[in-house]
Amino acid sequence: MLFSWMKIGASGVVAVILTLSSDPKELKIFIPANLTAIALSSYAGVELRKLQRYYEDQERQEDMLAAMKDTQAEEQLQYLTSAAERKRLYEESDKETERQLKLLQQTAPLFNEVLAVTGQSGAVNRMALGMIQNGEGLGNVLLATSEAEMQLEQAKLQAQIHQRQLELQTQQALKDAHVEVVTVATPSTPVSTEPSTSPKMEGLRKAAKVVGLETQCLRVDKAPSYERLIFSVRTEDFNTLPKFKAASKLALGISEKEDLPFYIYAPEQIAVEIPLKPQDRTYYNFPVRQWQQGERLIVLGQSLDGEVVIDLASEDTPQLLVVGTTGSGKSNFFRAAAYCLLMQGARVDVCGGKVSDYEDFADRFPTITMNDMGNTSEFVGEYFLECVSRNSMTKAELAEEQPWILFIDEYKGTVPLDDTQRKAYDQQLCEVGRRGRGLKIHVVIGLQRGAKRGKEDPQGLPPDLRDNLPCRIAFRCVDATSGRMILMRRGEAVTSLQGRGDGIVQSGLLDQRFQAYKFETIP
Ligand SMILES: Nc1ncnc2c1ncn2[C@@H]1O[C@H](COP(=O)(O)OP(=O)(O)OP(=O)(O)O)[C@@H](O)[C@H]1O
Repeated sequence: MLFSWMKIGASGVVAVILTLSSDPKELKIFIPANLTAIALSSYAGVELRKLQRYYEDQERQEDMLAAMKDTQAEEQLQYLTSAAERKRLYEESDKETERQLKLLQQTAPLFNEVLAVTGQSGAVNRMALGMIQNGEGLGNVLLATSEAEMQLEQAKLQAQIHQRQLELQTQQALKDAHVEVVTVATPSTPVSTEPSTSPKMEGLRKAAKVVGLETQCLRVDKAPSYERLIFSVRTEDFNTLPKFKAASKLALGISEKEDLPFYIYAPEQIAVEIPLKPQDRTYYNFPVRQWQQGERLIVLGQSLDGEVVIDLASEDTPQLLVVGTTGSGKSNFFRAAAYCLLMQGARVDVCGGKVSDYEDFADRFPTITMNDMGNTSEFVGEYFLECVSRNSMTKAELAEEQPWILFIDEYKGTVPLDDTQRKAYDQQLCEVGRRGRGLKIHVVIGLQRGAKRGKEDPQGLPPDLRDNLPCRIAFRCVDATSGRMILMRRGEAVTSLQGRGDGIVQSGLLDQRFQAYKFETIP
């Protein structure tokens, strides 16, 4: 390369010297010196062009080499990456195998436990084994197996019930006479028994075991419409209690729509209320009793703690809100309550509901009025004015006044649809609820279901009015929403009530499930 540059340089220099040495006065091209200079510079130019090509080739070669290097490096990198990935996957699968082995070792004894709990059901065992081998968490395995087992049990139970129903139908067909289903008993103290083994208790024990709870049934209390089972429970994880409840519902065959009341009964003790079959329930006739004039007692019925009585004169229970679907025993309660208050000398005005329900009252009690739903606003107005009037009385004057009680059954139907009338109705009724308590003026409002006042339901119950009705009674409701709206605690329990007078009363500290007295003919 150096030789080429030297050749170009020498030819160039000689060409320049020859050009400079020419005589400016005699400028002729075709003299030997000029021709030589031109030839030399042409030669230098050709050589320069060659060199340029040479360098361009060199550059191209270098670029190609660099590109080749890059490609190779990329391929190498890819190879190395995939090798590393393969290694990682192998390591992970090794770890997974190791984990599975460890899990199997750890769960083998527990799987035995699952087998012991789930019994000899091949399908359930296979499911549990499959889940354990797939690395499913033990808690999930236990829950899934328990659910599967419960479903099997439930199916068996339903088959038994079906069988029994068929037997009963056959027996019934053989009988000519109509059999009265309701058993009416005289009030008695509820029975507490030592726990014996029953299918219910067995089911609950199994449910507790499945969710990993240590329990023991301490006592069974027999209430008129349900059995209350008291369990000792030792757990530090309170999340297991809802699981225990869900598993127990499955074990007892209680549907999703119905509640199974579970609540804390004492430290480390829970109570479960299991409904009795209709034929095992106890019903009570309304008792004959001595009444004191001037008192304002409503005798409700029997509970596990004895007779339940509401005193309208008490701070906690001056105004009542009652809810219950058809057949729950709400009308029976209204009749019984009217009777109690009339026997103590009160004035009772019945609005809404079935006026014919009180036909037998008219002859016996002069202080009762039975009114069409449409007249309710007039009575509300009259009660409101009476509140205004009694408000200015002295204590001594007030003591002389007769208690007034306004019954509004089927409240929704009594609310005016016209905006102005409804406003006045709401305001006055709310005031009667609020001020009446100290003035011997009371309201008892009945609803089929708890419906909140809103744009879409202008006849629903306004919150202000509800707040002024502090004593709540719930009979059976089909949806838990009604219960939550009416009761102050455990509202969903309304779906566990069995109808025909099975109710819950709440107010202040009072919270009792009771069986209402059956009120047929006036005693
Ligand atoms: N405390 C009770 N003890 C026994 N049976 C009862 C009791 N209360 C109600 N029943 C029975 O339950 C049925 C329904 O009662 P009731 O008419 O009071 O219910 P309701 O909720 O008002 O229903 P409806 O709105 O259809 O009148 C009746 O056959 C009644 O005899």
